[in-house]
Amino acid sequence: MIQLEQVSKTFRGSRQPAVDRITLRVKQGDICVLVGPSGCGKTTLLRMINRLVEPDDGMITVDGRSIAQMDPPTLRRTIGYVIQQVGLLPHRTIAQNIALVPELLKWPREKTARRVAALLEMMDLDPGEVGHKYPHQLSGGQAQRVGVARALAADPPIMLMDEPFAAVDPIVRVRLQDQLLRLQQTMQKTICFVTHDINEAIKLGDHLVVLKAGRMVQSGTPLDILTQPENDFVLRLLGDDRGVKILDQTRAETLMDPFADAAAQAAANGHRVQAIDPVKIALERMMLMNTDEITVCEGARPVGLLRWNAIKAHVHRISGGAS
Ligand SMILES: Nc1ncnc2c1ncn2[C@@H]1O[C@H](COP(=O)(O)OP(=O)(O)OP(=O)(O)O)[C@@H](O)[C@H]1O
Repeated sequence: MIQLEQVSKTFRGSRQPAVDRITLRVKQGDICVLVGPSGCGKTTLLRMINRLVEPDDGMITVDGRSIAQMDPPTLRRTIGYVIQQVGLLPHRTIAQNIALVPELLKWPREKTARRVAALLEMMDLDPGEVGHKYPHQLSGGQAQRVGVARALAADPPIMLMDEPFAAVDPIVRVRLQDQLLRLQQTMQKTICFVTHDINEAIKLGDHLVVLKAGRMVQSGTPLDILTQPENDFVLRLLGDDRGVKILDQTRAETLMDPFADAAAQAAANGHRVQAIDPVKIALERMMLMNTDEITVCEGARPVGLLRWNAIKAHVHRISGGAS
């Protein structure tokens, strides 16, 4: 677990703190997204966790140990770091770039080669084809994947990701986000992810931290923040389609009427969604099928009925609660 306790930083020559008394816990295996407008202190906060920036005040601990007591290069070897500019070394091949930290750790050559190949495959890149290339020979999306592979090379428990997908086009960006979520299901890294894109934050985050001018404005799950925005600033950040985003974050099972008995279950209609599907998907399917109710299933087993009226009532409740 990463813990920040009343952490502050004011850069020399600046009157305003870049980060102002932030207290924050990032649970093991969670993706915590720092989100907010340009200049709100996201990058500074992130770079304090691997000691690229030193706080003026407060304390940061990793698994209960104060990082101020750790040797920065040793600390950084346990923390993967991915940035927007990727930062691959231009005169080294992709394989050599990914092997940087294993080489520093003096891994045997065979082990490093196996790890590099496994990482490239994990990132959907062909080791035989890409490993020998140089960074300028890759597309933006491929380079970003190599950046992620390099950060994962020594299997660090923590990953810091600073706008890692901001420089690629929207289609590639969605693919990279999906890939990260897929990988995270097995990797279970503790990830701090910086973005100014609220949609990316909601999609990736188990936990969001909304920042404004160095201060934490709100923190919570995407659904907490969507349904109970703290103030107008958060409400504006969430955008006009907040209702749609809520339906995208709400599982069908949470709004369904569970089947009371086997008879009701047997009479379930043919239009189906999975219990863990977002209500937004159920709604789209209902509109497509021109029906006002849809069966909710766990695998093949029908477990309840989701009604148009229940969705409408939910949206009404939420909009009534807004600002
Ligand atoms: N090395 C530095 N020296 C002086 N001021 C700095 C330095 N780094 C950042 N700042 C200032 O600290 C504030 C926070 O910057 P930071 O880069 O953390 O914000 P950010 O939210 O990551 O912004 P962006 O989304 O534009 O990257 C800004 O006002 C910035 O100008």
